[in-house]
Amino acid sequence: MNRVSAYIRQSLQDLYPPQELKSLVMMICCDMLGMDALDIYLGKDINLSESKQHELENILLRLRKNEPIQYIRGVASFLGRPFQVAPGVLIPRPETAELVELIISENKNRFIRILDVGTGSGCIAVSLSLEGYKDVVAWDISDDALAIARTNNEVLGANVLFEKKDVFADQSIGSAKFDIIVSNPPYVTEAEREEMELNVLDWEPELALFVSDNDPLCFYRCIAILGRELLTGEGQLYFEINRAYGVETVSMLTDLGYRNPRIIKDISGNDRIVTAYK
Ligand SMILES: C[S@@+](CC[C@H](N)C(=O)[O-])C[C@H]1O[C@@H](n2cnc3c(N)ncnc32)[C@H](O)[C@@H]1O
Repeated sequence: MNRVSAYIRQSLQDLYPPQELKSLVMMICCDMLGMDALDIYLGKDINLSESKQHELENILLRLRKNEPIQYIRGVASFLGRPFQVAPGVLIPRPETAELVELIISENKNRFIRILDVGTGSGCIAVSLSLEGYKDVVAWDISDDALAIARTNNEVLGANVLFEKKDVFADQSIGSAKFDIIVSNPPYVTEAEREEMELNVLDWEPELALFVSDNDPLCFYRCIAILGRELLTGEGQLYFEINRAYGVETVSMLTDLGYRNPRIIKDISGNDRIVTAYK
């Protein structure tokens, strides 16, 4: 076995399960230290320069403090594209990629207007813009998130208009109409806090994650009420949801007058997306 990869394994094996450890080793060696994947598979021995050794020690130290590898690298892959991330912005998740893929598969007309509420890194809005949707607007309350989303927009060559808005407070919503409103809002209840992994809890922004136990649907209800004003006649909502609240979300949308609500499961079989027509 290659000495560097063996050293990484040994340093982290008490903290990470074997499969995750395997991908961490490859990511650190190849993407971060610039080693050749084939050399590692072949067990070829490689001596790291002093500066690379220093870099490796720093990476291992941060991983041992549960910092997500995406923050250490500064990059997370989303639908095959590298999105910049940093503490202050949620790391895009595979479930959210499923939401974007659903929107693309169901909406062939690229001239529709789309609003992304709670854009975070911009992963949803930027991906849709890069898929050819001409008119994409994205809101977030967080300056940190908006700064990163704007950088991703520029670096990846997308064309999203970002606006700082608090979805609950901002009355200057304007008269713009949208054919789709998409949102992956905060949806983890305080009661679920205890079940969360430390690398999420200690590092990812609370503002992006949590919602009160008393009203776990507050973001969805607020966006759906706004949608009555902002959506065009046949406009559609696309929500990523907490898997525990599919039925409640559908019932709330029905009460607000939305038509044909659907719950769509994610790749793990959990209720994950709700969509409905105005
Ligand atoms: C779960 S994260 C989703 C980020 C990104 N869309 C994604 O899917 O990775 C929720 C986002 O909503 C934003 N947010 C929280 N409260 C908000 C509010 N009142 N108004 C607007 N955005 C808000 C957070 O800053 C965060 O970026």
